[in-house]
Amino acid sequence: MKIVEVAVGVIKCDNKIYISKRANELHQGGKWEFPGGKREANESIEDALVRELSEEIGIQVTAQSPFMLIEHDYGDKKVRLDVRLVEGFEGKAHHQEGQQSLWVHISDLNKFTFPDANMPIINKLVGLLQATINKSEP
Ligand SMILES: Nc1nc2c([nH]c(=O)n2[C@@H]2O[C@H](COP(=O)(O)OP(=O)(O)OP(=O)(O)O)[C@@H](O)[C@H]2O)c(=O)[nH]1
Ligand SMILES: [Mg+2]
Repeated sequence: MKIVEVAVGVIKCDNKIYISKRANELHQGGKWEFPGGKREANESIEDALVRELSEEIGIQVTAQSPFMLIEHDYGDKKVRLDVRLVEGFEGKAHHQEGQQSLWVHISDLNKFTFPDANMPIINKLVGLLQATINKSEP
């Protein structure tokens, strides 16, 4: 089975992350996701992320860095998520028509249902937040 390469953006502002709900008819529909999409031929993963976030939520990414690489087999589909941390962007993130989106504090991310492949992303974000809290405590 061909592996689908996906650019995924963890858009972070203070300790909040922007998430969107996938339309019901899509693969893994009805679950929450980090915005992003499939890399096109002849496109770098950075360019794919810039394009997807512009198309999907109307922001212009100005700062992105690698966060983690995840390979997951859903049985009906194999994906490679190239997850990138977005800490700089211009414009105001807005959802597409008919799609819900929101800024969620990292400590509340576990209240939402994400595709199975996303678990390591949530765990890493929660771990990083905990490490910052521990450092700031006397
Ligand atoms: N965008 C996104 N896709 C994810 C996440 N987690 C995850 O398993 N995926 C999977 O990655 C695959 C590609 O994502 P996508 O459907 O957003 O691709 P796309 O925007 O190019 O859409 P299209 O080609 O259907 O128009 C889907 O099979 C989806 O289930 C996530 O957090 N964000
Ligand atoms: Mg998409």
